[in-house]
Formats: sequence, C-alpha cells, structure tokens
Amino acid sequence: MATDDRGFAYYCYLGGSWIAIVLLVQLFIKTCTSFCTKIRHPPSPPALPIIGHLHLLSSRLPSSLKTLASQYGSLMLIRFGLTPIFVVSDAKTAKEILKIHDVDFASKYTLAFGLSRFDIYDGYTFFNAEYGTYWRFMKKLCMTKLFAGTQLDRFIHIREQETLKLLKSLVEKSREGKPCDLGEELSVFSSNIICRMAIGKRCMENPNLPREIRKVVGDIMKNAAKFSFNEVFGPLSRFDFLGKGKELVSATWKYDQLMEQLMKKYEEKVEMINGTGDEGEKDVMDILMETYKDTNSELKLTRRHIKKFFLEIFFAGVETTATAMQSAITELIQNPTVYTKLREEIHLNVGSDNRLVKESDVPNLPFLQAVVKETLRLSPIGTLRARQCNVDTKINGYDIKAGSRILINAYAIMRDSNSWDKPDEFMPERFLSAKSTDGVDNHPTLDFKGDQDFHYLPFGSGRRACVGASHGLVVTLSTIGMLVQCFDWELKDADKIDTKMTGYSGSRALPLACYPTTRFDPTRA
Ligand code: HEM
Repeated sequence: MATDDRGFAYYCYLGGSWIAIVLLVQLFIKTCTSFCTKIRHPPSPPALPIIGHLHLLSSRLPSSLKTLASQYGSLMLIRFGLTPIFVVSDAKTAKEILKIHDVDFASKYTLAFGLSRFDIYDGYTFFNAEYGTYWRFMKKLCMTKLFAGTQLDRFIHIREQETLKLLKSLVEKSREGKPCDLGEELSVFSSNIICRMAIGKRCMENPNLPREIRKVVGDIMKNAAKFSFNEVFGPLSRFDFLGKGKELVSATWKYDQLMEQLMKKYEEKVEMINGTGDEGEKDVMDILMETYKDTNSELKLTRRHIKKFFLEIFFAGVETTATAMQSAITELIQNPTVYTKLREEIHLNVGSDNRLVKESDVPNLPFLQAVVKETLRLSPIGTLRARQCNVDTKINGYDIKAGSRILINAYAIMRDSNSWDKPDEFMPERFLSAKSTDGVDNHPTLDFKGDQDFHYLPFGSGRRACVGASHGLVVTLSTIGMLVQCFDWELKDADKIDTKMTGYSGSRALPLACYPTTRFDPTRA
C-alpha cells in the first residue's frame, strides 16, 4: 500500500513537471519567434485568459470598441474570447484598408464560426466569400445585370404599387385612431419589394409567397443570430448546447424546399423561352436560371449557389432598407424643427395635397437628402465591417499577417470628433452649408458614396461596397418624403423609443410604435 501511494505521488510529480516543461518551452519558442521575426502588433488592452477582452465589451459593441479606441488608438488588437481581431476606428486607417490595400483586404469572414456546422449552404456564400473566382463572377453579374440601373428603372412600378399599399395601411390606422408598429410595416414593405424584384413571376401567381418567404427567412435569421458571438467558446462553439443549431438546420431545409419548387418552375420557363424567343420581363431568378443553364458561362453556378445567394439578398436587402427608414423617422420624430423644415421643402417643391412625392422629385429635395445622409451617419447599417487579410501587410507601421481578421468600425469613423462637428447630434444642415455655426468645416459636397478621405461610408467602399445601394437609396429617400408629406407622427410610448443600435448589423431591438395622423390622403388624390 505504501509503495502504491509513493507511486501515485511520483506519477503526479512527473505529470506536473511534464506539463510545466511543455508550457515553458512553448513560451520560450513564442518569445524567440516574435523576437527574431520582430512582429509589431498594434496596441491592445490587458487581456484575461480564455475570455480575452470580452469583459471590456458591452452589447453595444461598436460604441464600446469606440471607447477602447480612444485609449488604444485607431488600430488596436482585440481578443473576442480566443479570436484575435484588428479593429480600425479612424478614416485614415480605413482608407489604408479600403483603398490603398483594397485587394489585400478584399476577403470577408463571418463572426459566428460555430454557425458553419449548421449552415446547409456552408461554402456557397457570396456575401462573406473570400476574394476569388466565385465572388468576382457574382459581383460582376450583380453590377451588370441583377441590380444594374436598367433593372432599377424596370422595377419602378413595383415600388410605386408597394408604396401605395403601405400608405393605405397607415391611412387606415390613422382613421381608426390605432397605433402601428412602423418598424414592422416598413419591414413588410421592403420585403415585398425585394421578393417581387427577385421572383416577381411567382409572386403574381401566388400573392402569399412574399409572406411565406418572409416567415421562413425570419426563422433562419432568428436562429442564426443566436450564434453571433459563438466564437467566444473557441472549439466548443461547434457544439449545439441550446439546440438552436438543429432549429436553424430545419428552418433552412424548409427554405430549401420552397426555393427548389420555385426553381423548377423557372427552369420550365427558361426552356419555353428558348423555344419561342419570348424574353418577357426578367426578374432576378430569370437571369440566374439562364446563367445556371448557360453551358458557355465562365463559371458553373450550382443550385446551392443560387439558393444561398437569394437567402443573402433577403438578409442584405430587406432589413437594411427597413432599418434605414425606421432610423430616419425615429430621428425626425425626435427633432420636430427638422421635421417641419423637411415638410416645408416638400410643400414648396411638390405641393401639400395635389400629388404624392415621386422618386423623380428627390434630386430637387436637398434637405430630404441631407436628412437621410445624416441618419446613415449616426445610425450606420453594418456598423462593423469584416475583412480578412490575404497577404502579409503593414498598416500604420504594424504587421498584419495573412489570414488576420479585421473589423472596420464605421460607427466610430462617422462619429469621430476630428472629422465631424458635434458628432453625436442630428444636424442634417452639416451636409448643406460649408461652415457650422461654430465655424467648423462641414461636408456640403459629400454624396452617398462618401469621399476620398473615408470619413463617410454609408454603403462601404472599394471592392466589397454594397451592390444594392441604388435600390436602397431610392426606396429610403422617396418613402421618407412620402411619410413626411402624408402624416404627422406621435410616439405611443415616448420613453420606449430605441435610439441605440445593438448587435452587428445596427438594427434596433424595440418596435417603433406610433400613431399616424393623416395630413394628405394619397389614396383620394
Ligand atoms: C439603405 C439600404 C442599404 C444600406 C445602408 C446598405 C449598406 C451596406 C453596407 C455598409 C455593406 C457592407 C460594405 C462593406 O463591407 O464595406 C453592404 C454590402 C452589401 N449589400 Fe447593402 N445596403 C443596403 C441595401 C442593400 C440592398 C437593397 C441589397 C440587395 C438588393 C444589398 C446587398 C448587399 C450585398 C450583396 C452586399 C455585399 C457585397 C459584397 O460583399 O461584395 N444591400 N451594404
């Protein structure tokens, strides 16, 4: 027995010493390697084991990263649990990444790594694709065919019809004296437009289709959002502790079935068109199915590519535009003098009750444009923009190794007090006059594409800039014009207004419940 006890202690001692030696050797190798290769890392706050810097971050991630940047600089290294990420917080460094080294940083990654195990389309993404053949092929298709200016013009009747539907629903609420969830109304409106642009032919046959798609895509988004910061758990993020992975897979298979049925119908039609030469009006699915069937196409699209692409367009196109409109109305309700000034501009240029604001009025409404610009500055969509470095690079004198992950904090850049006068205040006038009341430089010449100095990035910049910017803008600008022309708005619970953006996308967590009062009823005009 005594011999056994001695044996156990001996083995414990041996094991402990072995672990200590391995750790010491690892530390030694790491120190020597970084000493010999002289890697220069950017500043980083003191980190804790395993959680890294998570204890320094709040659910308002862009704002807490902005606060850290004021202490650690415009390029800092932050550990999200076990994952190191370089965070960019000023215009000069953003210009390095998005312009000077654009190709080197043209790949993206997704923050939720655990998600890939539950993504039935893993590896087929366009939105988060690495910079390669597939992404280049699809980007070209988006810019030249799917979302080109000609398509935008062709879909004007869809936007007009859906706008009237939205306004009718709000006039109805006003008549009944009922509050409405304006965020939800705008989300349905935006989703109907995208569905009809994407798969308009099928929507005509089955008017419930946009609702079915919205439901199934909503379920996928809800479950996917649960994985947002899964990487905190490192390798454990693969495990589905809460069963959300299973729900995500099942919601995605439902979407897959729906899309498969749709694609079969489109395939029949492509064959018919080939036979008759009748081109008809092409929606986005028509163009993609033609590319899928084209044996001479420079890249062979698969059904999975197409299904994933549509899913990403529903993600990227619907809530972005709806959130931009909700943010603009939220700001206008909170700033009554701006609201009155905008209505005066509309009355002067369009009239108060003879006709509704049209898309073609927008160029003559500079204050409306300034309101939307200022909204997208204060409440940017996609507040944190992901990039992955393709080659070893130096930025601001620091080393960024190939494969490193970057987040560009658009929220911090567009509220930087070095570039913006009173950066946290809603002041659309800054986009109209050259000097502020304090004599500080304003930005009267900035358009929605931003500027050469990268202070203003509402739709991103460089190779990975938004492909739906023209659509998003035309819808946001004209709809805000109409909502201001037709209604007065009163908040249902003024204290419950959600002025803070949460999460990765910058969306708002609370509904925008308000009472519309009709000033001009467009359905009677
Ligand atoms: C007001 C509305 C919108 C805003 C503010 C917006 C903003 C953005 C931003 C900031 C990015 C990321 C740029 C970057 O990473 O640097 C982006 C990317 C993207 N957007 Fe939009 N967007 C809007 C509407 C739309 C619409 C309507 C669509 C589709 C019809 C769309 C499709 C996309 C796609 C596919 C990408 C990824 C492009 C790529 O990685 O190459 N967006 N958008």
